[in-house]
Amino acid sequence: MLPLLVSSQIREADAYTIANEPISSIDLMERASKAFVGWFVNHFQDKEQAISVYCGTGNNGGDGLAIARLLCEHSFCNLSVFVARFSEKATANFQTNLERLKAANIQVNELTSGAELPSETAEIIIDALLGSGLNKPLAGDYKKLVEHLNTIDATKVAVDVPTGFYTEGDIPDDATVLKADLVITFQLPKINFLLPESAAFMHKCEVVQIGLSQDFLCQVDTTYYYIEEQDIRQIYKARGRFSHKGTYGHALIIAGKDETMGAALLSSSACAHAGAGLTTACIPQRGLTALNSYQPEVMVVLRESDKLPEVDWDKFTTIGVGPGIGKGDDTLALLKAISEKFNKPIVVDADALNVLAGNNELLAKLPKASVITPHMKEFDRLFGEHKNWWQRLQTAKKKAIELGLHIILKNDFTITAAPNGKLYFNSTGNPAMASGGMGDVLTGIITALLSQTYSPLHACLLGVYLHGKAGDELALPNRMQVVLPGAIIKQLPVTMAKFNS
Ligand SMILES: NC(=O)C1=CN([C@@H]2O[C@H](COP(=O)(O)OP(=O)(O)OC[C@H]3O[C@@H](n4cnc5c(N)ncnc54)[C@H](O)[C@@H]3O)[C@@H](O)[C@H]2O)[C@@H](O)CC1
Ligand SMILES: [K+]
Repeated sequence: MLPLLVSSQIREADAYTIANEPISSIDLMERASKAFVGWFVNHFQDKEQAISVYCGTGNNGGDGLAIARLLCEHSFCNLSVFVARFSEKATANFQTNLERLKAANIQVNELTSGAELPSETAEIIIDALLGSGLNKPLAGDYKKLVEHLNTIDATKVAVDVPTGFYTEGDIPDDATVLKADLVITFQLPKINFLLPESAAFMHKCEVVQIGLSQDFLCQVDTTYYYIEEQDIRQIYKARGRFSHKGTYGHALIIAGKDETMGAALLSSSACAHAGAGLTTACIPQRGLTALNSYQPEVMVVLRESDKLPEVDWDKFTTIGVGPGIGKGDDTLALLKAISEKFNKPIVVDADALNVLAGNNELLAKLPKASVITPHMKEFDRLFGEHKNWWQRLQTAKKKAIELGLHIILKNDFTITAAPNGKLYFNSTGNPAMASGGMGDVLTGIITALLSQTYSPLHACLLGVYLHGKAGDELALPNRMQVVLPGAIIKQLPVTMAKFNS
């Protein structure tokens, strides 16, 4: 899995690569710039377009100068290059690339103050002012220049990081940041790119490889990982010959009330489709006809609102509890019963989480290594208000360790916080999946995977990935704006089939 690094570790990765490949620092910059230009020329093919490249005087600026030279070599000759000379400091690689640019007869315009900014008519602006070296909010001349660029109606492409954007940590509410249409970033997505606060500053992000040392990336000590298809292939277990329904466990889904039976139908149907050997739904009597019609494969234990259902707990491999179950005392009683009588990992979602929020002591009593699947509001109800997603990540890590739970924090890049203190970002899913019932499906899938004896961590990573992947397979080829949970359920076996090879 891809480690995600904070900026100090990115600098270490650069330095390690330079020392051990070995490669000179200026050649690594040339490689990064070529990777940027390689992507750029494939996607922006009109060589007559006016392009302005804005460069700082650090290594991000050095990249910008190299990119300008390389674009000229690719016959993009309608180029203007600006250097923001707002301080005396300049890196050696910046200086070398400035000389190379001048040797190539490309004119460079120096900006010495934010008060005198060029009127800009370029169709594309390349932002190479500041990158991962940002260490304070933009102020003074830099702030003025970025504010000015933000008013210009051009396609803005940021080199590595939009100027002013913090790659990790809190982003101040009033931060001035270049609003990029596209970020072409080097080697790894930056952690804050995967959090919702980035949406205001980048429309799209592409990662290009610059050959940072794999040895370094394999051994680096990080909290953050990005899960890709190759990781899922390693986790996924194809079914063996001579296996039978008993091999894949018996899952119990406790869900639904009279008026919210849909949640029970979706979660238990998803559980059956994701491969539980047997699925039983614990539902109210009035949902029975609906369940039998919607998914006859699912068995039933009936539940009355004022007393605990008669469940033979030992019969089940795992439990998924919460979708549409209501926030009443009966849910609290059920959660207490589960924590006393069941000791294998379970999945807790939706209303059950809201009940836990009012009875925090029960969280610690859930079966060890269980999975909770809050969305942002449920997460804040459980663990307190957070002012941003970076803070939420830190709480998720702390609570996962403290409670010995897996916390799936649902989002665009859904995050699994594990009791080992690591945070895993999922890479599938799309906005067409933003609709009610989608979480119920996820609960069903993860319950099914636990039932098939995946470890809780693998059940989380695989479940979240498959859920998003099914949505991508349905929505992306057809540019669909909406994919309903029921469609995801039907797609699941198709999505899983692709991992059998
Ligand atoms: N060999 C390397 O280290 C490589 C670096 N690369 C590029 O280098 C970039 C990082 O370069 P640098 O570390 O030189 O940093 P930047 O170029 O991002 O920033 C330059 C300097 O600006 C100053 N600064 C920080 N915040 C500021 C602010 N708010 N206002 C004004 N000045 C500020 C800092 O002193 C910083 O070192 C990456 O984003 C990437 O583009 C790539 O070329 C790949 C290889
Ligand atoms: K930049």
